Amino acid sequence: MADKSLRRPLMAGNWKMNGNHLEAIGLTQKLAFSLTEKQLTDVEVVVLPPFTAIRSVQTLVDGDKLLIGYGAQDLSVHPKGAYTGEISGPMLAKLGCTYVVVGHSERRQYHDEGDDLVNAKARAALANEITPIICVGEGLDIRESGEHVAYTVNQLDGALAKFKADDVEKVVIAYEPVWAIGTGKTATPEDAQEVIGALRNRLADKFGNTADRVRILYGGSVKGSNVAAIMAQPDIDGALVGGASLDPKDFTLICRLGV
Ligand SMILES: O=C(CO)COP(=O)(O)O
Repeated sequence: MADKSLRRPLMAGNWKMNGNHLEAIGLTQKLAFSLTEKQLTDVEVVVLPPFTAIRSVQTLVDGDKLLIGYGAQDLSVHPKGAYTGEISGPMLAKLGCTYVVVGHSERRQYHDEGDDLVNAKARAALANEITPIICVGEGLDIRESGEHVAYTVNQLDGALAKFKADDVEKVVIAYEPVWAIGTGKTATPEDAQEVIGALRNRLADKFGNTADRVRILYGGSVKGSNVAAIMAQPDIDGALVGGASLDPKDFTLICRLGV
């Protein structure tokens, strides 16, 4: 098994559709000022506000030289043009975004996004030097059928179709079992490790040693009270945090314990 120290832990707060731009400033400030420089060096901390708050977060982070990264929750596959309501990779890059979530289960579920589109979005992110956080994860029916490992590995294959090792090195994967999102039901650390270990093995089969450098996060009801046990697993490199990332106290704790 590869040395986990090859991978810097990443704690990413997916705010989903919460917070206006003023609230976003308050939340980012509280987070940044509750963590020491060392903590923010040991663990990479990233916030993912709604599109409407990114400019405000950028101004704050740049102005105060905060050691916090930020990004978006989705992007268009197109760089520009007549796509009403869409936001492009170049627009996000211009705002200094370094991360973008693609293939979140809420987009798969409510916007019918499939693996091909997720693949195209991940490519669009990379084309703009933005790191895609590619989400995979099974629903409850698949978990109960016992097919969860095969299902998520298949989603990973779809999301990374035609990728070369050079590109894979630049992505982050997030395993988020749908049944654990916003439900308070966390996968046990062993459940999360089972799938994340299988995802890393799949990366190793396809891309060799690159798999040792790809960060794979867990997401689904992560809190300050359960993050340490999750991070103790050999293949889990961080968390994609929803609800708890809106609580600066709890998210600070998550980031502190995220080593
Ligand atoms: O979907 C998630 C992060 O992307 C997880 O959400 P919760 O942490 O609220 O379960």
